[in-house]
Amino acid sequence: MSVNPDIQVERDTATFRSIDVTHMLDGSPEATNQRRIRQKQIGDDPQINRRNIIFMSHEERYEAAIARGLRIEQLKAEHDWDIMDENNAIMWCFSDIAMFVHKVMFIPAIERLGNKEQHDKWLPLAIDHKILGTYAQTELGHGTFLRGLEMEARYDKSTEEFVISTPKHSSMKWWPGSLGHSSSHAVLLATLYIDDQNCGMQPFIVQLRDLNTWKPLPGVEVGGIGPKMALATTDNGFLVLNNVRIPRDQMLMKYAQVSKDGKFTKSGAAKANYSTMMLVRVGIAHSCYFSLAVGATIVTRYSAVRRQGEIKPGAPEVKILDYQTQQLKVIPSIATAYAFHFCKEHLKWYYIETFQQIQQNDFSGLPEIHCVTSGLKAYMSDIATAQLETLRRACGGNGYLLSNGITNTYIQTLALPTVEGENTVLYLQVARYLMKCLKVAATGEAVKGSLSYMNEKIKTPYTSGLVTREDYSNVKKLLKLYQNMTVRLTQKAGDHLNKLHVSGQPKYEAWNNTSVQLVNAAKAYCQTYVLGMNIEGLSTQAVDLPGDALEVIHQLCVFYALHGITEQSGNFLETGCINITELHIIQQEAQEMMAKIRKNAVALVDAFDIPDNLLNSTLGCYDGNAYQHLYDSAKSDPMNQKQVLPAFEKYIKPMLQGKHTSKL
Ligand SMILES: CCCCCCCC/C=C\CCCCCCCCCCCCC/C=C/C(=O)SCCNC(=O)CCNC(=O)[C@H](O)C(C)(C)COP(=O)(O)OP(=O)(O)OC[C@H]1O[C@@H](n2cnc3c(N)ncnc32)[C@H](O)[C@@H]1OP(=O)(O)O
Ligand SMILES: Cc1cc2nc3c(=O)[nH]c(=O)nc-3n(C[C@H](O)[C@H](O)[C@H](O)COP(=O)(O)OP(=O)(O)OC[C@H]3O[C@@H](n4cnc5c(N)ncnc54)[C@H](O)[C@@H]3O)c2cc1C
Repeated sequence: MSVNPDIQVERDTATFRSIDVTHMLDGSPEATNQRRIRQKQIGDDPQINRRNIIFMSHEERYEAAIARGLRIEQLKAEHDWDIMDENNAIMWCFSDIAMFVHKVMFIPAIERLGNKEQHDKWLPLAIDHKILGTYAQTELGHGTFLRGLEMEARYDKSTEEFVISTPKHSSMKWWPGSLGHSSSHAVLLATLYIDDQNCGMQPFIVQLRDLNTWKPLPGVEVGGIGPKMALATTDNGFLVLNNVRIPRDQMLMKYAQVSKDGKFTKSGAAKANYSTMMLVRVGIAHSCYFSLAVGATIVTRYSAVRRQGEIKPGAPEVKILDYQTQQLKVIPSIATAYAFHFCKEHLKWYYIETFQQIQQNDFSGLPEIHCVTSGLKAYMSDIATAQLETLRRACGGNGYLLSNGITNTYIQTLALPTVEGENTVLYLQVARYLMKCLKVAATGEAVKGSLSYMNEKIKTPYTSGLVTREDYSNVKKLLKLYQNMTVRLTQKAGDHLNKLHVSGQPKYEAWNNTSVQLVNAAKAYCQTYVLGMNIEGLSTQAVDLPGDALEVIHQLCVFYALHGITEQSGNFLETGCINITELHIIQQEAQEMMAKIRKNAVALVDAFDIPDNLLNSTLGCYDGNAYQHLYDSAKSDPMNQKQVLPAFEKYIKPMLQGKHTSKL
């Protein structure tokens, strides 16, 4: 099929070469080649390809997802994939892989929480798929408040075993992925009791099913929790354990130990047992980038080939991308996807570095990385889901079809603000850290790390620094506005907290009564962080780009900063970081920048280089022939394979013959 001329002209008139930017996103031309090879291995594979997924039943999808997981294992072995190849494969399949919790949580939990002997015993079994596991933490009664977990593991000194039980309905496990039907084992988080003394939440390896018959073991009641909005193939489950006994060495003992005679000891940081969640929060940041890049690609291409209505009366119908209001739906998502790219790359290396320190028992970096990973998981998933919904609606009626590729992406991404810590709860973790740093800065000590800008900003009076028109496209000056705003919102929240406390409210009550301001400050911190990483990316990852490409990536960053101010203008004005005149100029500048970026919109999404067989979209194919693909997809619907459906004889015909009032 030839390329739609409407999309071709976009490519021909772009001011830079997409491939240069693709190389930047991948890290190098060699990395682009390598990724393309991997994506081809996945996309061309009939067992992995998700082409017909929208026409499958729940059970068919589940089975296909198991087969997909298995096939990925074979490809990994055949082509010698490393851990990032495997992670990426999971991401490119939109987690439509049953057993992905085995990879992204069960194995990492054993790695992080087990000691050497436990690694030697369990990891080979898990890695070779001799056992399949889940991460069972959340209960019906508690998901957020982990100190409230009710499933009990009581140590029995006489047999050197833990006895695990579910005292009431609220203490059953509820939600763990792959628990329903696909796990033989669980890393199960339960509250440990030794002689009735509560020793806190600890991880245990518990076998749930017989490996030959797959039937639940005695004392184990397990099943699925029912259909969900999406992620149909991740069979989330419930679990009730009735006095199930496991040997003492099945408590994962890296950070806490129980001796044979029931002595409890702890090592490492207080919240070390929470470390698996941190890794997945980093994975979620990656996933947010990818989902947004997919959404932006589909909707930008569709907007460049769909013509409807006129701008100039009587002139030919225009591409919908030429409407300024459509640009406002599309261009921010392109700019955000690029900002998220820089941010997730930074986060990956930051995590790897800090994780190495933690492995050497240096926990000094833990508070900051907990703040950053919690905050970015929350912020990036909030923004990704909001923008995906805007993008979906920007496709008009066809935005409601499953074949468009964006609807599925959107509803799968909708899980991310909830999983691995509900977003509000995570913002409040960030706020705890902000308050601590504020205290440090107030005493005159230097705040280190991502909030070091607090040192300067807390002392100096606020001026926007926007004097000339050029200042409005100076990303460093714009970043300073964000930093000012963050510090001011943090101070305001801190002042409110103190005021309530001084007026007699206990600290915990004052905290709850300030939590709206605290969350607002936390979001500002996250937004500032993302912008900071985008700017850093310009001078590191983007620095080798040819001039024309660098200019466009720079424009995107300026637009991202300006648009963010227009979206959050209340915060910037309220804190006095800009005045109303400056806001008007910022709005104007943002619109002008948006118009410039529009010219390169298609080339910018082409640079994401997402192949059609992973994009899986009728609207967003590279060739721009959206109408043909929509028609082909409709025709392939199994319901369209028969001209008359059985429902006609059964119900419609009797109704037409006036027989519908008697029994059908
Ligand atoms: C080599 C590898 C390279 C890796 C690179 C990675 C790159 C990845 C690349 C690609 C990846 C693609 C892969 C695909 C990814 C696909 C993503 C899709 C994911 C879908 C996943 C679905 C599966 C979902 C699973 C789950 O949801 S599991 C359950 C998750 N549950 C939660 O998150 C619970 C949330 N609750 C909490 O975390 C806590 O309860 C709390 C809210 C933090 C409060 O805890 P509590 O004990 O009550 O705390 P307090 O006593 O109040 O103390 C707070 C105190 O503790 C500190 N703290 C808290 N947490 C941590 C932590 N994690 N680490 C360190 N410190 C922590 C906190 O700072 C406080 O400190 P202070 O007292 O000093 O203030
Ligand atoms: C698709 C999916 C997959 C999942 N997979 C797994 C898995 O593999 N393993 C697993 O263990 N779990 C899993 N979960 C569970 C998930 O981790 C929890 O649902 C999540 O952590 C939120 O906890 P919750 O359900 O208790 O929400 P709640 O805490 O009940 O949240 C409800 C509301 O209460 C508010 N709230 C709660 N506490 C506070 C507070 N302290 N301050 C202010 N507001 C608060 C929240 O902001 C929210 O608005 C999964 C969930 C989903 C949806």
